[in-house]
Amino acid sequence: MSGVIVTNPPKADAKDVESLSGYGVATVHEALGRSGLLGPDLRPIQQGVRICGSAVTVLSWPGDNLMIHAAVEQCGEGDLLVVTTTSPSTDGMFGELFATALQRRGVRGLVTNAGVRDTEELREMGFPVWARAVSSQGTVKATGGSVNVPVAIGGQTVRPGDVILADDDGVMCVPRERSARAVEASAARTAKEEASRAAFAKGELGLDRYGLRDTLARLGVEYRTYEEYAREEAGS
Ligand SMILES: O=C([O-])CC(=O)C(=O)O
Ligand SMILES: [Mg+2]
Repeated sequence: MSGVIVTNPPKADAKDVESLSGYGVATVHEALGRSGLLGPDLRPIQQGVRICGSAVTVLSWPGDNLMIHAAVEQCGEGDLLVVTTTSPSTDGMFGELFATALQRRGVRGLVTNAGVRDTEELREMGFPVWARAVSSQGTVKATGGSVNVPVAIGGQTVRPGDVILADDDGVMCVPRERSARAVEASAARTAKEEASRAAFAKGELGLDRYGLRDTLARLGVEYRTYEEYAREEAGS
């Protein structure tokens, strides 16, 4: 397989990336009309870590990490490596040695639909990883591929320079030209959720707050309110 390595692709505004790091994946995903999620299969190897960065993408041959070595050179401060393979593979193509080299360059983490290994060391060194598999299976460095081309991963297209946000709930991609919109919409959603949280803490029900009694009636769902039930029980 031949390939191409693209140097210094366009990126999202760095201020937007910093702002987005203040929001969770669920919030930004909802704020962008429930888009951008890389699905439930990419799991964090750690807990309680949220990262946000600019995608450097890698398209590798399965069982071959040559192009990850090539990608390290293209990575810099604030980047986040996104690795996929040309056909499905769970081989452990990434571990603590790659993480050491990437951490030295200011890279914030790795997202891959292939496999990783050395997970204890990765957690210890604080290099965050989201992967489809954990596997000790070793790989070779023998086949060409591409760096910084659009890749398909987790049902999404990720282009170099797009914003990747990852936390305990998963991974999402914000297209680089939508980063400002994502910040604005996430702030609005957070304010809305703060108001709902305060109302729920005081006992208001979602059924009333969101006007869902009308929805239940429209759907023909028969029910009694809790007050009706309590009155009937008291009367019986
Ligand atoms: O070297 C490899 O093939 C992957 C690995 O275990 C590491 O990066 O530490
Ligand atoms: Mg290793």
